[in-house]
Amino acid sequence: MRCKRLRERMAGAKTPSKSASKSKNGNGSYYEQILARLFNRFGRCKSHQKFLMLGLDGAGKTTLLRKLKLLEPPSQPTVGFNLESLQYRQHTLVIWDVGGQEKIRALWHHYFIQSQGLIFVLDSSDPSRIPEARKELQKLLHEPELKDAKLLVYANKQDVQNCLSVSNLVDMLDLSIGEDRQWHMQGCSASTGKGVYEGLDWLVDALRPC
Ligand SMILES: Nc1nc2c(ncn2[C@@H]2O[C@H](COP(=O)(O)OP(=O)(O)OP(=O)(O)O)[C@@H](O)[C@H]2O)c(=O)[nH]1
Ligand SMILES: [Mg+2]
Repeated sequence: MRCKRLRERMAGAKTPSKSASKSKNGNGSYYEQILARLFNRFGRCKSHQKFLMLGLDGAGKTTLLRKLKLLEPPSQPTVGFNLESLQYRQHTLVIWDVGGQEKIRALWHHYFIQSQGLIFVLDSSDPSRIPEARKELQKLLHEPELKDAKLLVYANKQDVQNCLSVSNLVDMLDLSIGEDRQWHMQGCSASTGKGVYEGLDWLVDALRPC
């Protein structure tokens, strides 16, 4: 199975070298070479659709991804990335979950290529970090490589009492991002699973038929 081969190749790429992780624009770093090879190979798999899952550290990205795969929540923050392939409504969704810690954000750009969708995860239970999340999201929306990517924002941790509502978050994020961009914000709880598939449904509906 293609994804199995992809996963086997990932094993060698999971830990970037120190020099690579410091280089924001490094040409031909070990890290970039491995990713470029994977993306090129992946690009030939027309039945697969690539989605990039980003967001601040602790937002719940990995918990959400693992929920979709019916796996236990993660035991630690992501250093590097996680890759999962998911069969959903006759689509094969390949989801890249990249760590959100500040140092790792400098590596996000390595993962932009050929992303049909950007899944941005917010922690709705922590109003103090919404301005930081908004800044990161706005930066992503100005990235040329992501200009055609559909945007799904998960307002995660809706199970937490007094969390921010979807309508509050839409206002706070100021999602005035160009009329061409298709976007949707979905309230969810990665812990309970509520809302998670509704978000995926929007994404799949927004995709061109493959
Ligand atoms: N109450 C609640 N807690 C959640 C939810 N989703 C995630 N968490 C918790 O939030 C913490 C961070 O979750 P992660 O999935 O590791 O967050 P992440 O976005 O992958 O973080 P990085 O890997 O550092 O980028 C964990 O303690 C999770 O149990 C949710 O929907 N509700
Ligand atoms: Mg994680």
